[in-house]
Amino acid sequence: MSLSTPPNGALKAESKGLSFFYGNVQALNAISLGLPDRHATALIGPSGCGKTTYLRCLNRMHDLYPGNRYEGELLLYPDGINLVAAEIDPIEIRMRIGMVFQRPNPFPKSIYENVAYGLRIRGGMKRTDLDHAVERALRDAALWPEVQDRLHDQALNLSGGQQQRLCIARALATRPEILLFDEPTSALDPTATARIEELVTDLKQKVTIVIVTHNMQQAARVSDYTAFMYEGRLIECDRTDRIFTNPSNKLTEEYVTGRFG
Ligand SMILES: Nc1ncnc2c1ncn2[C@@H]1O[C@H](COP(=O)(O)OP(=O)(O)OP(=O)(O)O)[C@@H](O)[C@H]1O
Repeated sequence: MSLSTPPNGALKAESKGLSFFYGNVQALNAISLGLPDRHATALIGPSGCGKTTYLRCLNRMHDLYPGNRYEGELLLYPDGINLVAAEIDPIEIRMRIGMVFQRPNPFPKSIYENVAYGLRIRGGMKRTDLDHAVERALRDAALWPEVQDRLHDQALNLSGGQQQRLCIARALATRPEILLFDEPTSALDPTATARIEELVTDLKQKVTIVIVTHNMQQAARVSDYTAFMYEGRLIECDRTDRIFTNPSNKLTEEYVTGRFG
């Protein structure tokens, strides 16, 4: 059986017939997919199949460019709001749904100011509360012990792996409900990669995770569910162990066994 919604408890978000267009180019075709609450879902598939496009729908990153268009629904639970509805404020959504990119991209500011950034935009926090929130986010991102004595140093002086954990802390500071990772380790060495994978595994106790990866082993290590996409469509989504050992669809099997892509 091919599943678009994994057979378990609560969903944190769910797309229903979600399509996406870059101007005249249709990149997603009627994707219906459930994202289980406080679990990690990996998006896999060959280059150009729409993984990043799907991820970016979730925090309305596409709104930054003119001519882009959504169709269908992308519901956030428990409220049930449609994230891609025109009346939804993308800035507020990006506080609730954080994103970590392929390359670490700290702002050219201090470590402290990077983490405090979203909280300052949101406003209304006393300095001591801000300090606590920054510390909490850095602890959650497993970076605190390395930076606690140099919070006001330039973030760009950190190593690549530390910068990526700082970006995770920046995303965590606003206490998001979902954290999106777009190939978060592709620019990192194996040691830094292992630390990020450990972190993702820890974080999913608290926050729903969606991760795009080209690395099958990584998907198998960190995710509970895996969705296989092909040419803008969802082919199947199931428990990660099933996708890698006994997928329902022939195309999925060919992809995970390395026969194409
Ligand atoms: N800004 C854009 N304008 C027009 N078409 C785009 C744009 N960005 C992506 N596309 C197209 O949309 C489709 C999906 O691209 P997307 O980047 O989501 O795929 P992907 O699965 O993430 O690929 P990769 O694994 O290479 O990152 C591709 O055909 C791509 O060429």
